[in-house]
Amino acid sequence: MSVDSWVSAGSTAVGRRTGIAVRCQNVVHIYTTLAGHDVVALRGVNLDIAPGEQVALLGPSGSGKSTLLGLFGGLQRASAGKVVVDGIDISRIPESELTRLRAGKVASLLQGARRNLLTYASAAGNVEFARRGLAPADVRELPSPRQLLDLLGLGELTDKPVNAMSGGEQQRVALAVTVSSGAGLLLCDEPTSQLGHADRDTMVDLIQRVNAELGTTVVIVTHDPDIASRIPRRITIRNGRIGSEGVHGRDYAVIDQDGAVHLPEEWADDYPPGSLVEFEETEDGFFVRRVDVSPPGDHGR
Ligand SMILES: Nc1ncnc2c1ncn2[C@@H]1O[C@H](COP(=O)(O)OP(=O)(O)OP(=O)(O)O)[C@@H](O)[C@H]1O
Repeated sequence: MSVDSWVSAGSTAVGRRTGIAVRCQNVVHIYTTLAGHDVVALRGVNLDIAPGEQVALLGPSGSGKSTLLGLFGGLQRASAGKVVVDGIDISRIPESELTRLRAGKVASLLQGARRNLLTYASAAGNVEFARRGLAPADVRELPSPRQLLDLLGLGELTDKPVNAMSGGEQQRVALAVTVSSGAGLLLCDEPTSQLGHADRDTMVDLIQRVNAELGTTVVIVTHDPDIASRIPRRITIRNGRIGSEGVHGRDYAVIDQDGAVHLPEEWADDYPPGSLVEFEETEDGFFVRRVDVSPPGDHGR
C-alpha cells in the first residue's frame, strides 16, 4: 500500500489518519506518599482538546503537568472526575483495555526516549521492532518503515545504525518509532530537554510534521518558552488547576468552578467553566470580557 493510499484510508484500529480527542471533566488526582500523606496534584481540571490539535502544557515545577500527561496516557488513573480519550472514559476501564489503549491509540515520548532504541539496528529496524506486537492485518494498514521515515523527513536515517547517529538524530528516530504504530494521540514530556539549540528546533519541526502528515493530536509538556511559542494552544497549569490559556498569541484567564478566576454567582450563565476572559481596568472600574475562540474541532486556534 502506498503512503497516499494509507493516508486516505481513514481511521482503522491502528492505521488512523486523524487524531483523537481528549476531554477532562473535573479531574482530581491525589498521590499517597510512602509516609501515608496525601498530595493533591490536580484539583478539578476541565479541558477539551480537539482531534488534531497541538497543545503545550506549561507551568511551574510541581504544578501537575506530568500528572495530567500521565492520566491522558493511561499510565495512572484519576482519583476523581473523567478523562475521556477517543470517547472512552479511561479512568473506568479495566486494566486490559488500558494496556490496549497504551499500545494502540496513545504514543508517549518520554524524556531520554532515545535510550530505548536498539543501538545496533537501523531506524527502519527499530520501527519494525516496535511493531512486532501488532496483528499482521494492522501492520498492513500502516506505511512501511521506509515510507514512514520518508513521510517524516527522516529518509536519510532509514538504514543508518542508531549507534552511528548523533543525539539529535536518535531523538528524532525515537519519535518516529513512538508514532509508528499509528497512534492518534502523541504525548511528549520535555521532548527537547537534553538537546542543543539546533536539534531542539528540528525536534519541534518533526513533532509538527507528525501532526500535519498523520493528523495526530499532540500534547507537549515543556518549560521552554521558545518551544511553547511554536505551539498554537498553550495551557498554563498552576497549583493543579488550569490558570490561563494562550490562544492566537494572547493570554487569557480561565473561569473554573473552583479554579483560577471566581466571578459573582449571578454571572455564571454568561461565563460557564472553561470560558476565557480578559480583564480591563478603566476609570470606572474593572470590566470582564469573554473571549470567543475557535469552536472545538477547529484546529487553527
Ligand atoms: N509519585 C508521586 N508521589 C507523591 N507525590 C507526587 C508523585 N508524583 C508527583 N507528585 C507530586 O504531585 C505534584 C504535581 O507533580 P507533577 O510532577 O505532575 O508536576 P509538574 O508540573 O510536572 O512538575 P515538573 O515541571 O517539575 O516536572 C507535585 O506536588 C509533586 O511533588
